[in-house]
Amino acid sequence: MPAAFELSKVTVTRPGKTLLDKVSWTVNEGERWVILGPNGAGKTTLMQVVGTTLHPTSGKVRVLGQKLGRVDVFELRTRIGHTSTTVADQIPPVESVRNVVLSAAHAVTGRWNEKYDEIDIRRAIQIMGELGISALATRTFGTLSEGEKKRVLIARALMTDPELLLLDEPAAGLDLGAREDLIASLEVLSVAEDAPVLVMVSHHVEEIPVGFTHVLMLRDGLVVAQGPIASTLTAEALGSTFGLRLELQNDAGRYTARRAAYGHRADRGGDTS
Ligand SMILES: Nc1ncnc2c1ncn2[C@@H]1O[C@H](COP(=O)(O)OP(=O)(O)OP(=O)(O)O)[C@@H](O)[C@H]1O
Repeated sequence: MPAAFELSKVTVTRPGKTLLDKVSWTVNEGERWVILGPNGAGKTTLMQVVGTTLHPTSGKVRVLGQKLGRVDVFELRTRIGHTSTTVADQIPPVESVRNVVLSAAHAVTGRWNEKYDEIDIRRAIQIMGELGISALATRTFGTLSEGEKKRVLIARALMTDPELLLLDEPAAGLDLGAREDLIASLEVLSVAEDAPVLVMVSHHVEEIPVGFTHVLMLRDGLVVAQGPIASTLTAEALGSTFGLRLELQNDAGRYTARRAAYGHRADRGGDTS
């Protein structure tokens, strides 16, 4: 089975700062990854490299079988769904939800004079139904709550039936109910027969949907640990990533973490009891 994407010693530098430091990472078909790390760790930068919107300073990148630097990235990007605050900021607030979703078919953020086929319109209606946002179709994007916006962005990212779906902090700013609804949607999506390869960025282990298979932990542009979630997501690795001693619990696939009590050993990661 070919890799969905492969990064080899990817480094991204800016004047006076290394954003990513020799990151090597392979994601295969059928995998669902969560990227964990503190503020400024380089998570969004990593998503931009995989999403082909940022070219690394050095290293090799191959996405969906195409080598970056030798391929028309605009065509490649139509095979990748990417949600982030940057994408949200590009959407005109006066655009209707229906058009925000539909316009992904032309890789534009607002509807202008593009012509849409019946199949595109049907697909937009179907995706809005799956994400539970059909009732919002005629509302303007700028009037939506944060939770509603996140769902619209995911619907938009799914519009082109991507092979790879990158979700950069999809649960940020959501209340408990909206977060749980979003996690439930991701759990359903992740087990669908034609599910794309999923990569989700988060600050919180509580946001990891059940069924996610792998984790990559990042700190200061360096990979702290990566691999299958059951063996890699330990209190020790998470503590090293966030710079504090942690206790980690796993209850039927949902994780919780908190600072370790004084004198408590922070070694209960992967505990499924
Ligand atoms: N053009 C730039 N020049 C200098 N530093 C930059 C530039 N772009 C990003 N950075 C820095 O690179 C680091 C990594 O940024 P990035 O947005 O990838 O982190 P992140 O892990 O997504 O953070 P957060 O969780 O806060 O969103 C941050 O310290 C950021 O300030």
